[in-house]
This record gives sequence, structure tokens and C-alpha cells, in this order.
Amino acid sequence: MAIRNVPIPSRQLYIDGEWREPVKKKRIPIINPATEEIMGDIPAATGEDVDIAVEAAQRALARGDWGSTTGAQRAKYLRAIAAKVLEKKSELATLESLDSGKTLLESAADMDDVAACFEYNADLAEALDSKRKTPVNLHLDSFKTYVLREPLGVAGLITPWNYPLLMATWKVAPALAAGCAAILKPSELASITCLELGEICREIGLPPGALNILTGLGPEAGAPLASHPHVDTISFTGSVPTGIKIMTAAAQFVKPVTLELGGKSPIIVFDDIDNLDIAVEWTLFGCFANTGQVCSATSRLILQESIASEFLNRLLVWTKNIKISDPLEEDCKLGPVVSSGQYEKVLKFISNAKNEGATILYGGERPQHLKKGYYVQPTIITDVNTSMEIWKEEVFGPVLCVKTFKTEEEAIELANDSKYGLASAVMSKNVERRERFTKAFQTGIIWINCSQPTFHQLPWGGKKRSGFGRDLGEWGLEKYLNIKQVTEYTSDEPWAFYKAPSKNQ
Ligand SMILES: NC(=O)C1=CN([C@@H]2O[C@H](COP(=O)(O)OP(=O)(O)OC[C@H]3O[C@@H](n4cnc5c(N)ncnc54)[C@H](O)[C@@H]3O)[C@@H](O)[C@H]2O)C=CC1
Ligand code: BAL
Ligand code: NA
Repeated sequence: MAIRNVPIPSRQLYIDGEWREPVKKKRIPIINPATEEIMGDIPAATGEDVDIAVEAAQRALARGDWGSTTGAQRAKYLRAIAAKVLEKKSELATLESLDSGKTLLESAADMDDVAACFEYNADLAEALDSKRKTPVNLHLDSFKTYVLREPLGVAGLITPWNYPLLMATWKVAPALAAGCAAILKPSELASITCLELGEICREIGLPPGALNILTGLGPEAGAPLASHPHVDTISFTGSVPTGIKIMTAAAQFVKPVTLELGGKSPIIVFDDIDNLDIAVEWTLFGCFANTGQVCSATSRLILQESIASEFLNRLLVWTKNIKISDPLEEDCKLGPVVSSGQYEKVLKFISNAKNEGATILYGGERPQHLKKGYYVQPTIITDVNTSMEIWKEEVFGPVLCVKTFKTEEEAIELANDSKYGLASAVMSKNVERRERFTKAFQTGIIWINCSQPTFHQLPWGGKKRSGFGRDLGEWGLEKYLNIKQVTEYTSDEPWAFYKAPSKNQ
């Protein structure tokens, strides 16, 4: 059993390498979704604090101790952060679970991923040194050219609550590796571990202003960051409506944005699979891991008709076996959703599905044994048609909807029948068929014979309404770089485009 009484640290905003009270001195309560109790509070930044943080970031870029560092020097800071995260893993994982409702198992895995992602970006920072200046051979005698890769400037990073520290790391680590100065605005629903990242940066001696952490509400702290004239890029993960607001605000300054938004991803299961239980488990993991609060959750099961009844029977047996409990309990596999707002939203999706004529095959309610906390049973919905809300909209909760198909053509049409385009999964033994689906899926991520495994070496992001731009891999670093071409005229001869004036003119 985990230590429940890890004290909740009381923090201020992390600006310019130190803790600073927000200008307006406001705070937001921290709610534990498993108990509905207030556990503490976080500082609430406003536009005034954003201004102060942006100035601190600009100073860091102008100062030698951050602005003139090599990638190798920055890599040392990133590795030191990774080591501290591992040293504090158990405390950080417990805090993450208390704040967000994630199972302790998943929070602990997140902390390993956080450390590995900082390490991986340290490698990228080191590799950047040899790519900082790349000569380009034009095969011309009169010109010498090269390309510089430089930090883009001040990066605004706005992140969600479903993987609080991990989603922040997907942006913080490459921004720092690139040499940007960053301002992180985590979600007000789960900010504790992101503030602890501030404490880690203080402990390892990250130069002041290189990373600033402003907790607070979206409209009060996130919006002024997105619309700040001296924030040079915004990287955002969250909902489509907020993504649209951020893109609109950034457009006023022609500020580049990357948006990783929602999804309604499909998982197709063919009748040629060897082992039904393996496919069933991936289906469960694809939709119920992290209590379904995953942007890439494969929440539309598209099942070949010939195995539908047997598959659904096995799915029910496995689903009934999922342990739903306080996320700190051993073997808990499904915790509460993050907030009362999210709880109401998920239950409303289920009741709307019922009202539209779908069948709640399993779940759909609060588990009987849990009287408090924002718990929802893992839910399977059948008799779904493509005009229903449950087929079209992202639930962000443990809710799977099911449709069947007869032919490949039908399966791909159903899979791509979405305004979103983040991820797709296909389960089949047939290699040619898997290739056909890989090509046909209109998404940025394809899983074959699995769903959700995520590696920090690979690009992460979508198309259509799921956004654009990529986190992770070398692609996740590129967006924090300014690509500067340098063209030098090396000839002693005049350019001779204009007629030269005569000597006596
Ligand atoms: N794609 C994903 O990973 C996520 C999707 N969602 C979806 O969004 C729904 C709503 O959840 P929310 O927490 O409200 O998501 P959200 O998209 O509003 O929040 C994400 C981040 O944006 C910030 N934000 C909110 N309004 C802002 C604004 N006007 N300007 C700048 N930043 C702003 C928030 O404070 C938070 O840090 C969920 O039910 C879920 O469907 C939520 C979290 C993650
Ligand atoms: N696997 C985590 C990606 C996300 O939900 O944003
Ligand atoms: Na919370």
C-alpha cells in the first residue's frame, strides 16, 4: 500500500528561478478526485504574472548562462532533472495520483517516462551541437552558404491534466534542449507535480528564467500567454475549443502554434486474429487505461461481424475483472475521472447515448461500492449508429462504443468517419491487409496489433480536427528552433545587374 499522507507542498509561482507570490495573491483549491476533498491550493497567475515571467525568460535568453550555452551544456541540466525525478519518483507518483486520480501504477510509469524523456532530449541537445551550423554546397564559386539552427525564443507551453507532468515534459524537455526559455502553464485541475518540477529546477541550479511555471486558470493565465507579443511560439495539448482560442490569439502576432487536440480513435478487429483474449486486452487498454482520459484512446471498437458475439462475451468477462478503487490501492486499474465537471460530462454522454437508442451493454453508472469520488464504471455501448453523439464526440472517460462490419471497405469507411485524426489501431494477422489499413487511415499515429504504446523517439500528433505539429522525437524539437540561412557573396567581381555609371558621371 502506498503512503497516503505524502504532504501536499504549498508553492508559489516559479519565476526567474525563485518562488513568487502571484501579483493578485489568488489561489485555487486542489481537489482529490478519489475523495472529493480539498487537499491544499495552488497559486493562480494572471496577466501581470505572465508579463513578469516573459521578462524573466527574455533575460535568460540574453544572459550567457542560458542564452549562450551549447547543447552539451544544456544536456547536463536535462540529465540532472531526470535524475532528480527518479530520486523523487515515489513521492511524485503519489502526488500525481492524489491530484489527478490516476492509478499509482500509471503515475509511477509516467515518472519513468518523464525521466526518460528528459534523458532522450539531452541526447538531442548534444546532437544539436554538430548540426548547429550546416554548410550547404551550391556548387557555385561566388557564394558560400550555411544554415544555422538557433533557439526560437520564448516558448509558451499550455498543457492538460490527463498526464500532468508527462505532457508538460513532452514540451519542456525539447524547448530547453533547443535553448528556448519556456513558460509552462499546466492545467488548474492537476498542477502539483508541475510545481514540483520547479523545485527540481531550483535544486539542480537551472539558470533563472530558463523555465518558469505559472499555474492558474485557462482564461486568466493561459490566454495572456497565448496573446503575449513577446512569446514566440505556443505548444498546446488539450481540447478543440481551447485550441481554436489559442490559435486565434496567436494569429494576431503571426505566432506559430502546435496543437495536439482531441480524438475519437478507432480500433478495428478482424476475425483472422489468432488469440481473442490478446485482442480483447488491447481493446480494454486502448479505451480504459488512464480511466479513458487519453487523447488517443481507441474509443470506437469496429468489430468483424463473424466474431462479434464471441468477442463481446470475452470483453464483458475481462471488463468485469477490472479493479476499480482508490487509485492508491494496490492493483487498482481504474481510478476516478479528474473532476466533478468531467464526471458529469461523462455521465451525460452515456445518458445521451441511451436516449438516442444505443444499448448500455455494461457499466454506465457509479460503481456500487464507491460512495464518494468521481468514479464511473467502465462502460460498453452497442447498437450505435454513425449519427449518434457517442460515435462522433470525444468522451474522455472509460466509455467504449461498438459497431460491426462485414467487409474491409466498410471497416475503413467507419474508421475514417470522424472529424478527428489522431490515432487508429488495427488487429489482424494479415500483413497485406495491415499495410492497406496503414495507408488508408487518416491519422498521425497507427497501432498494429496493439493500442496506446507510446515511445518518446516517435512523432506524436494528428491531422484533421486533432491538430497539427508534432511532439516527441526529433520532430518535437524542431518547432523550438529558428532555421536561419546565411548567404555570403565571396566573389571580387561586381554583381553587374545594373549598368555601372561611366567614369565621368
Ligand atoms: N487532447 C487532450 O489531451 C485533452 C483533451 N481534453 C478534452 O477537453 C475537455 C475539457 O477539459 P479542459 O481541462 O477544460 O481542457 P482545456 O483544453 O480547456 O484545458 C487544457 C489547458 O488549456 C488551458 N486553457 C483553458 N482555456 C484557455 C484559454 N482560453 N487560453 C489559453 N489556455 C487555456 C487550461 O487551463 C489547461 O491548461 C475534456 O473533457 C476532454 O474532452 C482535456 C484534456 C486533454
Ligand atoms: N499517451 C498520452 C497522450 C495524451 O493523452 O495526450
Ligand atoms: Na486535482
